[in-house]
Formats: sequence, structure tokens, C-alpha cells
Amino acid sequence: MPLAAIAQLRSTSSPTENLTACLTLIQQASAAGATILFLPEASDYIAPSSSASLSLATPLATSPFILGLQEAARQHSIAICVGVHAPNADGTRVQNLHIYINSDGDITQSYQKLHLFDVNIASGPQLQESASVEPGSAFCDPFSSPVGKLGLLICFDLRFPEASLALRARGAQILTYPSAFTVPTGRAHWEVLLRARAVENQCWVVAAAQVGQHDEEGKRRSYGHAMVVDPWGRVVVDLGEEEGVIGVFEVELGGLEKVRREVPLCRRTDVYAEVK
Ligand SMILES: O=C(O)CNC(=O)[C@H](CS)NC(=O)CCC(=O)C(=O)O
Repeated sequence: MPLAAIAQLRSTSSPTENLTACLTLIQQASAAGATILFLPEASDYIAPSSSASLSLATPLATSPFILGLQEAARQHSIAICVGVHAPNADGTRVQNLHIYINSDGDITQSYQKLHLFDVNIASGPQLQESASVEPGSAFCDPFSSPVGKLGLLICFDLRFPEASLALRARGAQILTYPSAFTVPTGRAHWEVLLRARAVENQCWVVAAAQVGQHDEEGKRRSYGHAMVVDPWGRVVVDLGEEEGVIGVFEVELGGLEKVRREVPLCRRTDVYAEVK
């Protein structure tokens, strides 16, 4: 059975530093025999402000961070799922992207985050993602990878079951949520949401995560707990609060088929709308 690796990372506002950290993780994943590595949302950088994020965004084709990952994917013959930023068409906002680099180093799939994290919780956090980020307007159709059919989503998308159901309806076997959850919302909601998405979709769920403090001022901090959940809802990997680590796991698709056979989820679309 093919092996996969999931990473937990503390990105800073320096893409150069973050590339170095990611290259180490790629090396470790490859040495462990993984055919694919899942890296978190915003692996290229986490900026302390909207304006800083805008000024750091670089087109994929010329981004040293992306080119570095592509080269490493080729060298180690490993596929990479990773969250990154890119400027939008007119350069006024950034796109929050989840891209797939195949083991030849080519970017073959890309998904732009649909749901933006605009929250104002009195006791924190207060974050306005839409101030600097342009929302996407389409799914990326599930596609084959060394470990099964991948459905790409990002972080806050996790709170919208319809998005996962739509990808499942299109054939996803593995739902992936590269994330940078905040600490308070992570403590309250992270694991329960990931396990719910796995159970209700009868899919593997892979959620690479950012962890720790991203800037000196302490404005951005992430929850960690990068997690893999199997289609029965069992937590297979939980990377806790460690920084710069990977977890290795086997994606067992026979078990997925068994769960889908044993617990058929026949929807009552005569009563409520079908998610397509
Ligand atoms: O800012 C970047 O560059 C990277 N993007 C993020 O960190 C995003 C937007 S601020 N974070 C989330 O979606 C957290 C969701 C969350 O914590 C929840 O749903 O509870």
C-alpha cells in the first residue's frame, strides 16, 4: 500500500525560511518512503497584516518558493499538496490557493479557497480574510493521486459540509484541508469537524496544519494538531503542537469501500436538495 506523509509547520513572513523548512520536510517524507506529502495552508508565508500579505504574493510561475518545491518534487519523485498565495489578475488582492504538484514537478491542479474567514469574536480572534483575499468561484474536480482520488479544499472550508459532499459526489476518496486554524476555534471545533467530514462523507480526511506563533508581535498564532482521519472516523495521525514534523500513514482504500458498502447513505433527495 502506498505511504503518505502529512506535515506540520510554523511559517513566518519569510518565504525563503519557509522554503528551507518545507525542503527538509520533503526530504524526510521521501526518506520515509512516502509517495505524497501534504503541506499546510499558506506554507509560503503567514504575514502579520493584509498589506504585508499583498506585497509578498508572487505569481506561481516565478515564485522561488514554488519553483523550489517543484524541483524537490522532481528530485525525490514525490507528489506535493500545498497551500500558497498568488496575486489575482489585477494585482489588487491575493488568491489563497491549494495546488497539487505531481512527482514530475508539474503543477497539475489548483483550487482557490471558496469561503473566506471573516470573524469577529469578542475574546479573539478578529480576522478579515476578505480584506486581502479574492474568493474562488469553482471546485477543482477530484483527481487521481498515488494514494487515491483527492478533493481539494482549504481550512475554513471545513465548516461547510456542502463543499465536502459536492466533492464526494464527484468521486473524492480523500478530502484535504490544509489549514491554519486559530487557537481558540481549533480547541473548540477542529477535531470534531474533521471527524464529522470523514464520517458523513465516508472519506479519508487529511488536514496538514500550521502551528505556533508566526510573527514577533504575536498577532498570528495557529492551533496545530495536523490530523488524518480514516473513513470510520478514527484519528490515525495527530501531530499535536510540534513544529516542523511529519506523520506517515497508509491510505487503505479497501476499508473505505467496506464502510461505504456496510453503511449505505441513501439520501432523501425527494425531501431535501441534492448536493451536486
Ligand atoms: O492568512 C493567511 O495567509 C493564511 N490564511 C489563514 O490563516 C486563514 C484565513 S485568515 N485562516 C483560516 O481560514 C482559519 C479558519 C479557522 O480558524 C476557523 O474556521 O476556525
